[in-house]
Amino acid sequence: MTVTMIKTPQDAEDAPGTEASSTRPERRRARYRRIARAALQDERVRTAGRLTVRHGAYVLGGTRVVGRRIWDGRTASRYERMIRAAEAAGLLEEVKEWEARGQNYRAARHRRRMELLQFALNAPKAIGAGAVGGAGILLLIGILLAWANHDITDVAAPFETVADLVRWVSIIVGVIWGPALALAPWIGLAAVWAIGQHRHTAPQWALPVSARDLGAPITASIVVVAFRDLGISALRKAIDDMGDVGAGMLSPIAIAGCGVEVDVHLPSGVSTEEIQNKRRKLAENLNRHEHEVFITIPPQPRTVRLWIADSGALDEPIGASPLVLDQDATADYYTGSAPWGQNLRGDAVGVSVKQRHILLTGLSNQGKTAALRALALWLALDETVDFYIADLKGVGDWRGFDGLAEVLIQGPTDEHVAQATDMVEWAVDEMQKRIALLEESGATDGVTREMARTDKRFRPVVLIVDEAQVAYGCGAKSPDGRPYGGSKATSRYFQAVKRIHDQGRAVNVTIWEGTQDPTDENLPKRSREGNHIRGSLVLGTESQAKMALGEAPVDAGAAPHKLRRGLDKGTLVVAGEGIPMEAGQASVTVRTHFISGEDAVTLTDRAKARRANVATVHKLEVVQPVDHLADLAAVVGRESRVRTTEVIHRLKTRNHAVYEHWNGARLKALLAEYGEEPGTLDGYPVVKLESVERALERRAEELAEVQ
Ligand SMILES: Nc1ncnc2c1ncn2[C@@H]1O[C@H](COP(=O)(O)OP(=O)(O)OP(=O)(O)O)[C@@H](O)[C@H]1O
Repeated sequence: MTVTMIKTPQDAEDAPGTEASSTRPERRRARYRRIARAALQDERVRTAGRLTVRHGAYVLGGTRVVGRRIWDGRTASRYERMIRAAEAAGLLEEVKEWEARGQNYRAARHRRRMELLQFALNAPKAIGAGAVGGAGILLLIGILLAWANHDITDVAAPFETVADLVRWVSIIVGVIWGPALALAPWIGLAAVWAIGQHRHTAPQWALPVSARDLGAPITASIVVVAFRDLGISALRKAIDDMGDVGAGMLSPIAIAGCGVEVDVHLPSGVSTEEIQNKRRKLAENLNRHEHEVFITIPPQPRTVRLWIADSGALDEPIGASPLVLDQDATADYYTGSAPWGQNLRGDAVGVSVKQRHILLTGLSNQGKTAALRALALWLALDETVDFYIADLKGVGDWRGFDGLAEVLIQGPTDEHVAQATDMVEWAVDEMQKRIALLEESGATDGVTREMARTDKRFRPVVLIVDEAQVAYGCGAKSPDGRPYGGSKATSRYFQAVKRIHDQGRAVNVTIWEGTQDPTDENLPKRSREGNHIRGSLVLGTESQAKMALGEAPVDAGAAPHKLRRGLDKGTLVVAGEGIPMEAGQASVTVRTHFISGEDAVTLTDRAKARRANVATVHKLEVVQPVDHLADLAAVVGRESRVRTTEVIHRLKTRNHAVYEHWNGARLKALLAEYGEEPGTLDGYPVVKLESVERALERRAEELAEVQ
């Protein structure tokens, strides 16, 4: 099928302006943002930020602790909590004991409340009796004084003394009340701060290093004991039998980023798989959470490599993307690599996307679009690269590419899937043309950097389909009866992607797909495996991880299913080429820099300013599909054999625009789609009538299957 993209006048008008046309307030805002970002990279600013977070968290945490204490003191919630904990631990005796204590507490509280009620009822009488009694005593003292001093006025002396006392007390209270009232909130604040500080209620990364819970430092004996206590009897026995009590199993423990790394050579009878299956137990034996221990398989046989994070270190955010910080950042499709994030050791990770098909998967809302977009934002800085984007979610994540991408389709409907399919099929056609051109040119090293930069016909084409599961799962059919979605031989989207996977790389036509939740329906096996770089954010199960990354990396320790949903947003396990790995390493865990939507627009504006204006096409206009096979049948007619050169000549005469660049290889590729190939006659390649007839029959059968 031939698809022509027509830029409508509407599209041309829609092309957004460049940075040069942005208004003064916008430029000012952009300048402030740049200053803020630069400040964020400054260690002094970060320290100040940490201090602010730490002390704010102390106050909040302390308030929470005090509130909880008050709540616990006034309700039975403490007993309820203990009962639940004992129940969860299966300690029935303790459950009973806490129930009894709770019962006693409630009875005592009831008693106190009743007494208080009774007191309130009796209070007026008691106060009256107290006042009369007190006055009587004062009167008695006054009479005794008057009698002793023979002075009748002394009867009033005790009353005057009490009145003076009350006056003085009220004067003193009056003096200190104001300052005490002003100081009270500060004293309260200091008190809750002190409690928060004592309880270390700030996040680990904001605490002073001395107060961080780094877990016990990882020593050789801790690692050996952790392995010995894994519950693998062969391992325990082997360690017990070792003269050096297991230390010989370990490589030196090396500091690696915010953790340590150690290789453990397993004794005979213990497999690396057994250790991988016990990751949680191993982490707990090492006094870490499961997500803080990574197990990979290095090239050495029967060895596991552990990377053990400092406790809490993985929760500390990584810095902003160098792309955002460095306004002069450049990109080169051939020689550069996209600054994507950091590996677990804290080293910067760059990805070379040159002639690579990419697949990123992950559960919803975990950072898939952001990770895919981060690569495109870098590559957009190379003005020789053309983008063709279909965002099948269509909520504006790729809006910044309007005016930069040649095509930008945004939306989730069948209509959008049809458009995306047309876009990919257009790229298949473009790819075929390039293959023919390359063959004609006699090039010996494929499309070189020089050719890509100087010859427009070889500019890198990057197709991006975000939320590709929408296309694979689409049930709609195109006018010729073929489905857009699915994974059949007639499925248009799948077949087009497959052909680009097969042949696009060499002629600079690549496709990057982002999909949710890989299953066979969402992402056919053949489509998964056609990619050079496969990355996965958190996934639900190991089988999904295998679909996302392939069996081998998961068997070697890649574990996106062990990432924490919601907490490890933007963390990808990546397998394949284009990303630095040690020899034998099957995957790398990358914590990607997050580039927000707003920053993405700043970056695309920057890229647009470096390129010629592009009038992005939002809707492809499909020219009447060309049926290559029918045309072939027509030009062969009833002749049993026609020379290939003659067939091409006839095709060009029939439809010059479509067949202008066709050659023997292209004709061969058409026959191969239906399992046929050209024959030879007297040493010359020919197209046989029987081949054409068989191809027509096969296609009719396939179409009948999907009707
Ligand atoms: N590298 C990152 N670091 C921290 N947070 C991130 C990162 N990437 C994404 N997020 C957070 O995750 C949210 C979702 O990101 P994104 O839209 O890319 O997810 P998604 O997987 O494409 O979602 P969906 O599949 O539902 O479209 C972002 O709004 C952001 O808050």
